[in-house]
Amino acid sequence: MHDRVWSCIVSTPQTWTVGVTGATGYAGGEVCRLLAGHPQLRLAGVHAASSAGRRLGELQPHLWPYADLEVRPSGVEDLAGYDVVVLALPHGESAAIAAQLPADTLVIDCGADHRLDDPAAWARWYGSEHAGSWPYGLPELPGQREQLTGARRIAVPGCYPTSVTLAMAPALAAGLVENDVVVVAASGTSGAGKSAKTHLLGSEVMGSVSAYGVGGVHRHTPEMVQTLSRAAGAPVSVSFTPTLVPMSRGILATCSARLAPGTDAAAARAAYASAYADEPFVHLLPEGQWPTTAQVLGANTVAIQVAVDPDVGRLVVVAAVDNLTKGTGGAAIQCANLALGLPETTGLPLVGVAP
Ligand SMILES: NC(=O)C1=CN([C@@H]2O[C@H](COP(=O)(O)OP(=O)(O)OC[C@H]3O[C@@H](n4cnc5c(N)ncnc54)[C@H](OP(=O)(O)O)[C@@H]3O)[C@@H](O)[C@H]2O)C=CC1
Ligand SMILES: CC(=O)N[C@@H](CCC(=O)OP(=O)(O)O)C(=O)O
Repeated sequence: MHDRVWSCIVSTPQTWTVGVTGATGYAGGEVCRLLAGHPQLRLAGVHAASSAGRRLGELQPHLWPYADLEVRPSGVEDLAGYDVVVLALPHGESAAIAAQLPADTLVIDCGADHRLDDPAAWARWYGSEHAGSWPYGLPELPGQREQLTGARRIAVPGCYPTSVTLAMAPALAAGLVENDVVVVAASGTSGAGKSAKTHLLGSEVMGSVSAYGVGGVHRHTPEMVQTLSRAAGAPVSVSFTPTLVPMSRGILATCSARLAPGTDAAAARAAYASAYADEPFVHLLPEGQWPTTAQVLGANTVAIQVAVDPDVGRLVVVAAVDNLTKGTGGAAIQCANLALGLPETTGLPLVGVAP
């Protein structure tokens, strides 16, 4: 009998129940997709707002293992009882719900509500009262993994800030560039969410690339300023221009900054190789290869390449992420793994589906 009990204890890994609210949307749907392959996190309930009462299979047909789950409302009483709650809601909707969940529930917010440290920055960019900041869910930032281990509240980064921070943090931390970063990033349309928007109609998007949020007005700018200033240990300014491209998933961020005196290509490459040597989800590509969004599709990875342009004295870094995977849903699972003491890569795809 003792043997049987013991073998049960050693062979049955612990599991945690997860409730996902916003499961009918793109980010929440990606969390559910990844949970389907996770050995220790079990999707136990799905929640939303206007979709409540319907079956998940009607709204997210690709999530067939969960097709029969009924979508439930997102009140605090509906979300009680899970070990982990993932909030994948429009920004401004998470904070009130999160504030009422038990302190020992692991709450992971894919929205923006708890990302910014500075209440004034929040008020300026989001126009509402700051709900307070939570540990920022980008474990690859120096010192951040320790903050996430065992945490019970985690703010998942925005999709653009993930790509840009991972692209520029090593150069800024090593003092290879001046603290003034220029970014032009291309995003697929899923970054804008599932609800229909005029500028996302097929006829508007197909066969055309367009800029938007030009002139320092995109709300991801303060988030990039926060992460990159932290990496540099000094204020960093960011000029950010997002563009919309006719594809569903993916972000390709092209970032550049003026070289600090003495920085050459070898020093730049060495800094990135050293920064990411032990990072399972960051792939510094072999010299001569450039990131594509296809190679990270569906994977919780970022592909990075770095070059020095000696004629203009600038460092150029290109990074590709899948906005729904490493850009949100995968990052949410990566953070949950850390918070729960699981190996960080558990249940997460490391290989994309290119072409
Ligand atoms: N799309 C992306 O690439 C990324 C998204 N994020 C963040 O993830 C969050 C969700 O984005 P995304 O999935 O794109 O958006 P979607 O529009 O695709 O989905 C929104 C979801 O939230 C639900 N919802 C809306 N209002 C409420 C409410 N008041 N209470 C409960 N549920 C509500 C919707 O349910 P219903 O079906 O009932 O309307 C739907 O499930 C946002 O904060 C976004 O910023 C972060 C990084 C990347
Ligand atoms: C293409 C597109 O519209 N992208 C969105 C990205 C928003 C996002 O997903 O980020 P949050 O998590 O901060 O909402 C945008 O530019 O607003």
